[in-house]
Amino acid sequence: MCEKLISINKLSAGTKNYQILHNISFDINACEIVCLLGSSGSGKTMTALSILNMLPLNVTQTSGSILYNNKPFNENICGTFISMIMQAPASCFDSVFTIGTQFKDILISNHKEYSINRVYTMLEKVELHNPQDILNSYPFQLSGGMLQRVMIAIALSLDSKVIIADEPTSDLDVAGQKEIIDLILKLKKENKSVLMITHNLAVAKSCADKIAVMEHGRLVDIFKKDELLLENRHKYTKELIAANNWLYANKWNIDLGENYAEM
Ligand SMILES: Nc1ncnc2c1ncn2[C@@H]1O[C@H](COP(=O)(O)OP(=O)(O)OP(=O)(O)O)[C@@H](O)[C@H]1O
Repeated sequence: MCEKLISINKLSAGTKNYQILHNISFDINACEIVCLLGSSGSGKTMTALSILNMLPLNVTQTSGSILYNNKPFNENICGTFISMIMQAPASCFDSVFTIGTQFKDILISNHKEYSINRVYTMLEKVELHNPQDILNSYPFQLSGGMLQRVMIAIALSLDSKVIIADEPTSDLDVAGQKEIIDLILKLKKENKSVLMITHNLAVAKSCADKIAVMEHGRLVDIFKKDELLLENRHKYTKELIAANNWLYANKWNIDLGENYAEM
């Protein structure tokens, strides 16, 4: 039986006026890549922010629980147990400090050992083979893909067990997407678990062990990757599959609309 690192149980959250998340339950096990898949606004980021205990001020958890190694949240969870790779890494770095300064500050503020050799090793692990130049650069001097890799190197240096990656491929071209997917797979080999948020079924298919599908704030389907094409998939999952492969639109009788039919 796999070790449960994070267990989300009947989580609901919302503002004073409306509910955003409804009764979400799923687990993240050791050395597992879970992809949270769904369209824009379906609640993927809110789920991740709930796990990080970082919901916006106007949003609160209204019911349910989240356990980390069977324990409730405490102040040491973020950084040491979980770290996050953001969708737009440029906005996470301060443009007036070098990458090296910020890398060091993050390690020290999370009470992690800092040594330049270890930082070099982590940068090498994410295929940044000129670590000295990277550390001397300012964020605006690096591409989006390079900044994503620096964030992954920071997450590795923090030695967190779980890494949450919020759409890490969405701002990248196809080659950049593949590089980040390869790195996510490498994280699993380093005994990390990953919660990867994406709206891209192909990305989920290429790296997930388990896919959880969200629609309108609800988790409507959850399954192992090799169960993707089973007949008992939820209607919304089938629509996502059909939109990627019209053969399944025919098989499941899903109307993809006039524009798609013309292709
Ligand atoms: N600060 C906020 N206050 C109130 N509602 C919010 C807030 N932030 C997001 N929402 C709403 O919560 C819902 C879920 O948003 P969320 O960002 O989790 O979606 P998502 O699936 O991550 O979308 P995307 O793929 O576009 O990032 C949306 O309807 C959104 O409008």
